[in-house]
Amino acid sequence: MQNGSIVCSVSLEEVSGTGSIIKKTQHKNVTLTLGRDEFKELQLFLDLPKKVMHMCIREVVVHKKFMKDGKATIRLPDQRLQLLISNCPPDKLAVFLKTLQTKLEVLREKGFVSQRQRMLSEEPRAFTEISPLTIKDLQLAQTANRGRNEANTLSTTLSSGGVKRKFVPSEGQENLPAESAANKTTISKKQKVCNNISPSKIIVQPVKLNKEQMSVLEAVLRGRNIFFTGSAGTGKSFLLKRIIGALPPHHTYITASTGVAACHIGGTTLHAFAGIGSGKGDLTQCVELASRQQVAQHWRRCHHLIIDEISMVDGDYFEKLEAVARNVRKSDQPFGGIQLIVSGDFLQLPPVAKGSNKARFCFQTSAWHKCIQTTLELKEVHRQSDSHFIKVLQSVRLGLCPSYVTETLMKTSRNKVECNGLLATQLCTHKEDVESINQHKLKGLEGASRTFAATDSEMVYKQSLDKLCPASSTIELKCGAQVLLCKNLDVQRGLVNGARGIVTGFEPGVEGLPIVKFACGLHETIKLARWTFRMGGGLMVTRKQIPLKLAWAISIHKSQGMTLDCVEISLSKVFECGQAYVALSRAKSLEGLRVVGFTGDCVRANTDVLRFYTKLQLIQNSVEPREVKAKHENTVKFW
Ligand SMILES: Nc1ncnc2c1ncn2[C@@H]1O[C@H](COP(=O)(O)OP(=O)(O)OP(=O)(O)O)[C@@H](O)[C@H]1O
Ligand SMILES: [Mg+2]
Repeated sequence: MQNGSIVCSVSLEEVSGTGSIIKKTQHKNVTLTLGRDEFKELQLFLDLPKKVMHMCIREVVVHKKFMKDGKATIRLPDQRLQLLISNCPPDKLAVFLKTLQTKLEVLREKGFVSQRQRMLSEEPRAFTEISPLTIKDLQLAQTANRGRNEANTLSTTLSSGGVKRKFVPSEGQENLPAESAANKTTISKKQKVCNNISPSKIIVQPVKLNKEQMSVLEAVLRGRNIFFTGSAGTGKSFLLKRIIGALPPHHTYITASTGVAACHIGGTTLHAFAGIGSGKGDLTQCVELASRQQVAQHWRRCHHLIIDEISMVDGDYFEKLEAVARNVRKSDQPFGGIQLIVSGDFLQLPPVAKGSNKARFCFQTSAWHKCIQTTLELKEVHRQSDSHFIKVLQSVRLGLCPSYVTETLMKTSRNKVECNGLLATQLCTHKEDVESINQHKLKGLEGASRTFAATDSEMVYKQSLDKLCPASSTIELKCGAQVLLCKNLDVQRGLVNGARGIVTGFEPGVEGLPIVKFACGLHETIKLARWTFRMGGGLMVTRKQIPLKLAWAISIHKSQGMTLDCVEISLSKVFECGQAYVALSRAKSLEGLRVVGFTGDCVRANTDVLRFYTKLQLIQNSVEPREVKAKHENTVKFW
């Protein structure tokens, strides 16, 4: 499938001159192709079961507010048609629409063939799929647009009929790969109408998957049930976001073991998706719960299930889910035929223990070995760039504490970690410590406080929202409070999830929104943000709240998955394998890290996990070429 084609659902609407809908037909799983006719003009080709439609494109209005959800509308006013696209992989949709808009802009600049020329032509009808978008196309569209703005200015003063511009193409014609067009370019929200496209506003972001990550993406697109692992900061969650963009939204469910981790990838918890409560009931009870109409509907619709931070998923629960999936979907295939895309690092935090019993890891279940066909490992660390620090972290991950690890980490206790006047975030092993540090620091500040209460769309889901949503139901703030942004507000400007700042004041008026000075230098009024979650029954539930959290301290469990600029860690009360590693690996650099209470005892790795990972390593060492069939027909691949 090229950049000029998408597979999606289309609702085709014929509209009257006044805009009302005359006829509407729905088509699932159809191919929409962008191409050129015999005159090199743009055509949309819709391959329907009973007929094929060719739509000439000269005028187009594109609505892409919900592109992230795989939805967009293409209006063809001159043909009184509109196509409501849904269930399209968001990245593919982005490339498709961008190609359409840019190619049309270029064509408009060259000029269309007249109706007379068309009628007199003896060319046979033709349709060829559009060539990929090139840098040259983007430049042409940019120049055309700039020229049009100039022409508009001229025509108002000189009343000239039209101004023809010359374009001098740059050297070479570089193809933009699908991936880059989809993910490297973002277009200003206001660019909805093709006529108004302004490529000068296109921001090129250098976010490219590396070779390891590409291999994972390819395996996913080949339909493999995959587990990909790798140490902290190797870009597992980053890659998941790209995988999500490449899969059809209707059939893809995004989950993680915890609410915070789920929020990083725009999903929900695995528990909320599964709808079987804690999963402690017997199989019959769990199947009954999952067979409730709305829950079962999701189980049946799910073709691809994404699970991040798998290390914290209880093995018994995973095994139960596998059986439930087969039952509800009435399929004997592993996990009822759902493609599993599982990510995480078992050397980070384990599942929460049940009383005195240690919980099993997922890989210790038969369901795991039945389902997972491919295991891949990401090795390149992106979060840290200092090779010595990376080496220290790798040792801690494996539960090793040679003298250079102790020396390096002990030395950080002398660091005065502060960024732009902000104190370091304190990572604590225990929730109670977090709460008491934050409240103590807040009380210590002078001046009146303001409390912001969340508005939940369904009050009965308050408890679930408290677990899922990074913003709490109430937050008390004061001038001088140290806070952390818990939502991406403007990635380009650095207002990202995890960005830290200090409250410097409140807007006047009833709402009294907080004003925050961020470590990156920005000074912003923080408006209410909205989070929407899909509950087990399929109900969409929303919380509106100020996207801030007190950030003098956070728990290590909540920090799993985060990247932090400056962090202070107290390791004297470590109680879990992987806990010290999770905490330490949040830091981007040794300079931004201060460790107190460090002893060799803090460094602990689970022996079962080590054995599991060692088995994979042994395979790596003994096998050439680098892909092998392992036990249970699983493919294990290393780089
Ligand atoms: N290919 C890449 N190029 C550049 N930066 C990348 C790439 N992949 C990931 N990153 C960056 O590396 C950082 C860590 O990525 P991410 O949080 O996805 O790691 P992770 O493996 O999920 O870590 P953890 O195990 O702690 O959850 C992020 O800032 C991310 O943007
Ligand atoms: Mg992650």
